[in-house]
Amino acid sequence: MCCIHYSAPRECLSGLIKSILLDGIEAPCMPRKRVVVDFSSPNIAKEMHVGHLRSTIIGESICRLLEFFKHNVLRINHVGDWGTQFGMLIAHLQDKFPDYTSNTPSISDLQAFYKESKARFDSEEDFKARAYQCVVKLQQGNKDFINAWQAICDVSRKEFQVIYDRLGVTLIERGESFYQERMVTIVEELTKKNLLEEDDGRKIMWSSENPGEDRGVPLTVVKSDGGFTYDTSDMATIRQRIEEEEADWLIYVTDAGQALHFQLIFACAERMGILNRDMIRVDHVGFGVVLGEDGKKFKTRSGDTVKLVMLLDEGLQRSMAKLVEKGRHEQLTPEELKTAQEAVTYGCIKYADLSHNRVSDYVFSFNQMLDDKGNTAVYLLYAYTRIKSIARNCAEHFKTTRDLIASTMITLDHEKEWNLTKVLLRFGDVLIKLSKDFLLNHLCDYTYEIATSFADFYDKCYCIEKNKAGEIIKINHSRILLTEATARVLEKCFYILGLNPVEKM
Ligand SMILES: NC(=[NH2+])NCCC[C@H](N)C(=O)O
Repeated sequence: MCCIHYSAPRECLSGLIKSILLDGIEAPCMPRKRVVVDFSSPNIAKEMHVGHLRSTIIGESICRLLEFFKHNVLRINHVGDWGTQFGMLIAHLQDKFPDYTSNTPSISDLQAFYKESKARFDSEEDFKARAYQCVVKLQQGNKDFINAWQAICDVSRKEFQVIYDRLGVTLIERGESFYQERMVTIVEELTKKNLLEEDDGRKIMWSSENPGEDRGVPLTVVKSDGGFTYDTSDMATIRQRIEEEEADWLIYVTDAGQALHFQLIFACAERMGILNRDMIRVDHVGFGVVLGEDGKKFKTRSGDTVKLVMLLDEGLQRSMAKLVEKGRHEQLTPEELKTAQEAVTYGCIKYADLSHNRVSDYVFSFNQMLDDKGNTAVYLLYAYTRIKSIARNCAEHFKTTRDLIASTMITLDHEKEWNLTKVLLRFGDVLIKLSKDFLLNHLCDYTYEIATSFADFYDKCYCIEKNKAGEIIKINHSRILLTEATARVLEKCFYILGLNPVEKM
């Protein structure tokens, strides 16, 4: 279904529906690009919070979309694994787990460990001094300190991986530490090009040349203690991704609060001559804050940040309760029930996020996302199972083999058949728009429109006629094929949105 158009005459459209079934669905043709997508990117030893969850969900969908367009995508997890906080973490590790080189430290709660070391850093002078020495030794690449740092990163890494596995997200970890050498080079070159200015011991860079005009805020490239910053590492990511990864498209998925940071980074990278926006596309894909049902920043009752694992567990419990309420546990096998539970939980969390305009803040509400009416993942998952059950019902009478597809004339005489077809064939246009603005809520709306148009169609158009005994007496082959094509388009939408379709629920 490459490059189709839905304004074609009806006969043509029925041919296009057939081609969905015979050739599968492909994205519209587009020049192939090498894209680096930087998403998720939590910070080691700090909590991975709902903001990172948003970045993870949105980033994964963007990658799936771009891969569907056959772009060559590199998925990067730019974890915060470098910086002065590691000094105090290492110093604390040395005290609490002196045998860390031979035994993996059993830090069950890294956030608590972080808090402890921070408290010591703020109150014990000796400790503070030692923490500073640890940073220096770490940055010099001292083996012992690198080992300690690795041990700490490993604890976080395992925690992050649990979340990624549960959500079906894949990415490659390449944290800030990876850029250490490259940051040194960036600073050397900026110095050579005379682009750095001294400011109170810091080295800063402005994004525009003209000192006369209002230049906004500058980047801090080197701190007064000689250390690098978040700005320095992002200048290095731009260059590394363009020069070493040969990317021609860079995407950064973070909260909207970092929009200015990326504007400055892109402008400074152009000024430095490592980025040419006529050749390379750069996007900062920003998103709003996650709010609780009380409209305030999403927190637990006690005011702590919500642990993601606990959030996912709560989702599992609640969706199981819903399934049981509907009596599904009596109809499904234990495996089917578990598959449904996971599809509902993770599907709902992702869909609730994606179906809101990403730029706005959004209210996290299990009640709303687990509702089976309206534009929710549950509604869509049920719609899909219904469609699949139609095919299952007549499986003995009618097999959708290639021969049958080829020999069946798909008639689109009924208004509802026609309407559904037009919706299905809009898929390519929806994707093209998405590749420009990454507003995945439009894909959600579109998916919902497929489900509702299908419900309208199914309501008015018999696919199967049964006699009083419940035996099938007549099958409308054309409509079954249209049903099957609907399932295929829905599956693609689900895939991009990260929903796992289930046959029974
Ligand atoms: N290249 C980047 N700056 N990627 C995003 C990093 C996000 C950062 N670690 C945070 O928690 O906000």
